[in-house]
Amino acid sequence: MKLGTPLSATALKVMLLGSGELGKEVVIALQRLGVEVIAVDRYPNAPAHQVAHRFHVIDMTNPQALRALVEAEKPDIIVPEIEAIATDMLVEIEKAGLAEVIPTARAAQTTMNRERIRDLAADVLKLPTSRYAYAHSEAELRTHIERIGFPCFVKPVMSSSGKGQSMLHNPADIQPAWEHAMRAGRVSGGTVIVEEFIDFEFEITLLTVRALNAKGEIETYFCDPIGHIQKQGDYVESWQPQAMSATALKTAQDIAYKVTENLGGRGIFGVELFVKGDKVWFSEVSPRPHDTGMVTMITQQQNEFELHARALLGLPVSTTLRNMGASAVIYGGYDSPEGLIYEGIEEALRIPDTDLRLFGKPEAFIKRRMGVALAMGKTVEEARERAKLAASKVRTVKP
Ligand SMILES: Nc1ncnc2c1ncn2[C@@H]1O[C@H](COP(=O)(O)OP(=O)(O)OP(=O)(O)O)[C@@H](O)[C@H]1O
Ligand SMILES: NCC(=O)N[C@@H]1O[C@H](COP(=O)([O-])[O-])[C@@H](O)[C@H]1O
Ligand SMILES: [Mg+2]
Repeated sequence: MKLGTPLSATALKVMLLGSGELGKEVVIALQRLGVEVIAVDRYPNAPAHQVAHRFHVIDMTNPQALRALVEAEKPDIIVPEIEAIATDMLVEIEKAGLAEVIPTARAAQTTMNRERIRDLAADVLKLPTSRYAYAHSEAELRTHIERIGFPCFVKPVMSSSGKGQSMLHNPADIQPAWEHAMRAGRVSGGTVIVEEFIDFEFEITLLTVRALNAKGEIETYFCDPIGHIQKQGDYVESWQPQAMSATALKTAQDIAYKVTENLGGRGIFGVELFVKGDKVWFSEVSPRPHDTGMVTMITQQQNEFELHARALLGLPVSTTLRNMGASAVIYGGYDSPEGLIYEGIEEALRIPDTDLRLFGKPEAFIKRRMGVALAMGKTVEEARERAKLAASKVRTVKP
């Protein structure tokens, strides 16, 4: 891939679809290599908008709006940053040769819908997963749960960051779970997945990179496993490396290899896995940087965003871990359409070997992720304590 000069006829142009905190770091990595970046989201002044060459605000789930923007901007490469995109149109765009989609349009299309990725993982690739079923009504959900049992999880087939997800303990939970899923489902559709509860010891994200090697062939590289804690389906803490048995690690890498190879293309993937002893279950995969992978901003020589940028440009990658580290999420704490003021930053950064990212989201919600604290440590435990302490020092204030 030829790199040129941004804002000139020789520019290599990348269009980011979704401009949150993850995209912001991808943009910074691409900017450093002199790539021209166009950031797109559904609202203005999104985090990645603030660091791109220019930005657009469109409804990315609207296929016509998406196509029109691609035809106007003529990017060489499209990088999906969220799931809620008109992915059928991405397939058309890729087929028409308008732009290359990272990692592939089919990967974006398959992973956007839990039904497609679960069928691929369990039925086609025969990977171990929780038992599951799809329901299109509350009555159907009830019938499936009789077989799957309690506890179980119900999730809209189109949702992320835990939105619309419930853990069910008894029959009285079914109706509220169905209603919660219907209210929060990202794109209307009315389908839920019910999953058996996996009583895992810990869960990991295995960042997996498909990038060109010295022979010009696609090779698969693995980062050290990232352990994390989720609350109500949303990540609150992550660390790297997560200790695990050699057998479990090998199984995890085999699973990640199979699913990413099937999805194809170049780029980073966040493969989510549940682990108990030597046993590993596939949960889901993001064909893009992963929120729990923000920890790599303080642990790896090349963080997950740099890895994505390099891989998509066809450049060499290294997944070397530099040191142990952890991340802890900073929530808005308030609903504030005017954004927030952040206090206590000095205190946070006085904690040894810590760093901070404030995403600059223009509007805050109580449970919106607004920043993340990062920390190194001699052990993972030390890093986790430091990251949590640093995050707790940051006080959000309504302007
Ligand atoms: N079958 C299950 N058994 C046990 N825990 C589960 C199961 N499904 C989900 N969870 C828990 O809920 C979390 C969120 O689930 P999942 O990853 O499917 O949701 P999501 O909305 O796609 O989240 P994100 O977009 O942040 O990855 C998991 O990381 C895990 O902690
Ligand atoms: N689990 C997926 C994930 O973390 N995605 C990240 O959150 C942003 C949306 O944030 P918002 O909901 O605050 O707008 C997305 O744009 C992406 O960066
Ligand atoms: Mg997940």
